[in-house]
Parts: sequence; structure tokens; C-alpha cells
Amino acid sequence: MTGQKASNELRVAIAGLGSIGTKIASALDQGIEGLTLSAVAVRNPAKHQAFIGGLRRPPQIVPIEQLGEVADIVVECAPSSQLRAIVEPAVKRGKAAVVVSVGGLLDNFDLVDLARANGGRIIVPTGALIGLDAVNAAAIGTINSVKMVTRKPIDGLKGAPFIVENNIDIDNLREPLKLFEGTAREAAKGFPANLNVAVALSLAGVGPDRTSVQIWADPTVTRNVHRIEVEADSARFSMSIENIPSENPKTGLITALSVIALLRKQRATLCVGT
Ligand SMILES: NC(=O)C1=CN([C@@H]2O[C@H](COP(=O)(O)OP(=O)(O)OC[C@H]3O[C@@H](n4cnc5c(N)ncnc54)[C@H](O)[C@@H]3O)[C@@H](O)[C@H]2O)C=CC1
Ligand SMILES: O=C([O-])CC(=O)C(=O)O
Repeated sequence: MTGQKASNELRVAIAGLGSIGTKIASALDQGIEGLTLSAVAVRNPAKHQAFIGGLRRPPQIVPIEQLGEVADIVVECAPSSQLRAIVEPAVKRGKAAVVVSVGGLLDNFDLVDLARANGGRIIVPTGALIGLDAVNAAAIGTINSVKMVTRKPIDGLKGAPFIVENNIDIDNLREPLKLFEGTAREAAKGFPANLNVAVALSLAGVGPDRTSVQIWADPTVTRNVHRIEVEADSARFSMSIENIPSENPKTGLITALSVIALLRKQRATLCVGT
């Protein structure tokens, strides 16, 4: 019955039950006003059997490309390589896709046109960042500059293509090392699993080619630290967030909570924040 629409509840499906996906699934299972968890897509169903079976109302397991058939909102929380396979069929059916692997969106931006043509939506949560409400608001006026500085512990950066391709040894660092300085678009290519936040910031503000990003490997921090600075004709603001890493050291704990907050807003009577 989980795939069928009961009353006017919005059905939510989740692609990827990793650090972010499991938390969202648990929150939906515990109850979010007006929403039900209808389906999940996983790479290895046996691995997730205990978790899914332990939910009060276990969702059906379907292939990723079928999530849009059994849900109104598809939440993408898989590696960015799977983004297109998840989002394309959903938005083609006029459904909403919540995208956390937002870095992957830049190489698949035609999905936005596809969504527009079919009445679908692509929704990017604030995720591990802060202040996208203010950036959105400032972008209604004129933003002159957006800068972001990220500092991550070594474990949060290991394996990033930029580090591997440039043969940078970060394992033996004793002090902070600036790894990268460039645009959000370049950051997303070099650090696809570490810098989704830079792309989210760019899409909220002045775009991926005008958003400046610095990335530091910092053995002195234990949290993923992001600081943004915005200069606009309406306001100047700077904000920073220090994220506690989840069981996936690249991913801050607050990311899943940001998606849960976004889902709560879909049917909430009282909505606060833009
Ligand atoms: N927007 C933001 O602020 C943030 C975004 N992220 C991004 O969110 C995404 C998910 O992050 P985590 O949950 O930490 O990753 P994770 O590695 O813990 O989980 C990903 C899950 O996707 C599953 N998966 C892989 N291929 C699949 C397939 N074909 N079908 C179904 N499932 C599949 C994996 O088995 C794994 O369980 C990543 O792309 C990450 O870079 C992470 C942190 C912040
Ligand atoms: O969790 C964080 O601090 C940010 C992150 O991994 C990302 O943007 O992908």
C-alpha cells in the first residue's frame, strides 16, 4: 500500500540510504505532517534490510529510476554520479526532486529545463551551509561579491580528485594548508563529495563562475567549517558554521537535518524563514 496515495499526503521517496538518507527516512517514519515515506532505492538491499524492516511502516524498495512513479517528492542522497538517473525520471513526470549532491547539478543543468518543461521542480536545501535565505534575498537586488572559505579536517578531504591528481600529501600536515582557490564550478569538479555547499551558495547568489572559494586542509579543526561573505547593495553579511561530521567524515550532521526541515515546510501550517 505504501506506493499508493493515501488521502492527500505527499509521498516521499529517498534515493540512497547512507549517512543522510537513513536520517531522513527515520524522520519521515517517525512522522512529518502531511508526508509519508513511500519508497527507497538502495544499491544493496540486503545491507539495508535490518534498517528498513525496523521502520514502523517499511517503504517499498524500487530501482532509482522508478522513484518518481511512486512519490511526489524524490530526495536524492546518493553519490553525485547517480544524480541524473534519480532526478531525470522524477522531473519528467512533473515531480519534485530534492537534490543534496548539488555539485553534480552543474554538469546536468539541462535537468532544470526538463523540470520546467514538465512542471517538475528541483529543490536544493541549505544543506551543510548557512544563510542561503539571506543570499536569496540579497540576489533580488544586486550582489557584488560572494566569497566562501572552507576548512575541513584531513579525513573530510581524503580522496578528493583535486588532491589525488595534484599528488598533494595531506596525511602528514601539521598546520593548515590552502589546497585550492577558484570558482565554485572549479571547486565542484576538484572536490565533488566535499564542496556541494559552494555550489548551493553559488546557485542562491551570483552563479558558479562568480562565487569565489578557498579550501583548506586543516589538521587543527575537528569540524567542517564554512565561512561565507556577501557584499550586496542591500546588505553586507558574513556567517560561519562549524559542522560536526557524521559517520561519513565528509558530511556534516546538519545536512540531513536541513533536508528534514525543508520537508517539514512542505505541508507545515507555520513556515519560518525563506
Ligand atoms: N548539499 C550539502 O550540503 C551536502 C551534500 N552532501 C552530498 O550528499 C550525498 C550523500 O551524502 P552521504 O549520505 O554522506 O553519503 P553516503 O556515502 O553516506 O551515502 C550514499 C549512499 O548512496 C548509496 N548508493 C550508491 N549508489 C547507489 C545507487 N545506484 N542506488 C541507490 N543508492 C546508491 C550508497 O550505497 C550509500 O548508502 C553525497 O553526494 C554528498 O557529497 C554531503 C554533505 C553536504
Ligand atoms: O558537510 C559539509 O560540511 C559540507 C560538505 O560535505 C559538502 O558540501 O559536500
